[in-house]
Amino acid sequence: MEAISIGLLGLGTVGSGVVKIIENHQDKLMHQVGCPVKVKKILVKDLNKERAVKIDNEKLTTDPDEILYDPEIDVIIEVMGGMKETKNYMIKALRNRKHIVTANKDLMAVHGSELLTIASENECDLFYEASVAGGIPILRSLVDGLASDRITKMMGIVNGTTNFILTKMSKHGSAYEEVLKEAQELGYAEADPTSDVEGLDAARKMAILATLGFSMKIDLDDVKVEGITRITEEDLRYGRQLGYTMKLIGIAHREGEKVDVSVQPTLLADTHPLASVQDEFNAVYVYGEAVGETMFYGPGAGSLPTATAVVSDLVGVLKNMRLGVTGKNAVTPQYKKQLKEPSEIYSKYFLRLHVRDEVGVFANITSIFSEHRVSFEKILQMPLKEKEYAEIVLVTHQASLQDYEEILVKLRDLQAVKTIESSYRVEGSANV
Ligand SMILES: NC(=O)C1=CN([C@@H]2O[C@H](COP(=O)(O)OP(=O)(O)OC[C@H]3O[C@@H](n4cnc5c(N)ncnc54)[C@H](OP(=O)(O)O)[C@@H]3O)[C@@H](O)[C@H]2O)C=CC1
Ligand SMILES: N[C@@H](CC=O)C(=O)O
Ligand code: NA
Repeated sequence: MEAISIGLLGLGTVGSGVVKIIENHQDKLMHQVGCPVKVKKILVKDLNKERAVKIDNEKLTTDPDEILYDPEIDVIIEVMGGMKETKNYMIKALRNRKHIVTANKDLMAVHGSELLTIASENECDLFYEASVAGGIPILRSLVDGLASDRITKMMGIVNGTTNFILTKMSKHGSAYEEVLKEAQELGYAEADPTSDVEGLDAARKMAILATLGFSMKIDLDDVKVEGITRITEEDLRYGRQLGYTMKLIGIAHREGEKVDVSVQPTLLADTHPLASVQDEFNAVYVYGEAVGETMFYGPGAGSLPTATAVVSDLVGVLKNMRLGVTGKNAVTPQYKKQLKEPSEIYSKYFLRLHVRDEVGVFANITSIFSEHRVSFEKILQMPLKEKEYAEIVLVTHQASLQDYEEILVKLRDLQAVKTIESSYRVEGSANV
């Protein structure tokens, strides 16, 4: 039986995992797709670089056209990352009737619908399971496993690097810079880790999840984003003291026809199942009207876990080729996008303030919250080293984003408030 030839764009962390899985699981692939699968050519930047996998040097090239225009190559695996140049390669490949498997969330979050349209016009498959939550088959679960349900909420830890950093900082008191370096060395971080730590990588994944889960085209700009760079040791300590764990959480919520999508550092009640997701692991909670609660857990980054999702997508393409149904799988969004107003988005909040330690200040602060009908779940007041100031830490009950933002403005205007040290979303109720 003739082998299927594939081309790879990229041979870094994920690409080398893909080569290893294709080589080591050849018998499984043969069994599933009925023929051998071979990697014919691989695009790299540097031909002389040492590789994490043994590879015949003749297979490497720096000329993309050797892959994009090779008539023997049926499927291209894009694991090089990047945007503009990569998008052009993908469009060329699709127009040359080559199916694509990609791990590139940057591209899929921004240009996914355009690329999927070009793919279906050319009767090609374009699969991207590895782009969200690495090795967890979450996209397939939303599109196939939960196809009959109406999804109302998705909540998850979808960035391995930041979860790794927050775990090490919270559990071992490690320094931020040191752990970020470790995450880079382990291959979890993006080429530019700013997108991990500033929450953009997670926002891209939430845009993809929301688009598929709600069948509504959610753009990256629709996702409210905040990263982990402003989290301090004090915040982690207070969080622990109050029974919470700090996580970078993505939430996509639908109420009626309206949705909101956000990625923010969040204090999760220690009892919440997502609070125990450690290191580079990811987890996504999916709530469906009929199914109820489901949770998907697994490695969100790293070479072999991510490559597993890529090669499983490859198997999907090869099965579709055999059945002659390529390019027929993509489902276009069913609903028109409707985003919630800030007055319709509700959460609990943690707030840490430095205030003048004077009679009446506490009452002034609480009255601002009362004006907006926001009450407190917890309040602590502690003396500070500077004797004339005190630290107030509070957790509110549910408040609308609009009320909370107006409260923050009023607090900033209050003379007795020296600084708003930090403010985080809170999920769940702590037992402490
Ligand atoms: N790492 C992870 O855990 C995960 C990564 N992803 C996504 O997978 C993709 C790849 O990530 P990863 O493997 O970590 O990245 P790496 O930086 O480890 O690898 C990138 C590879 O692409 C090659 N490359 C990059 N730019 C070019 C170019 N302009 N021309 C030719 N070759 C190029 C590099 O060549 P050379 O080796 O010669 O420098 C390298 O082999 C990204 O989109 C990433 O977001 C998705 C899920 C998890
Ligand atoms: N940098 C990403 C890699 C996987 O998508 C992460 O840390 O999750
Ligand atoms: Na996945």
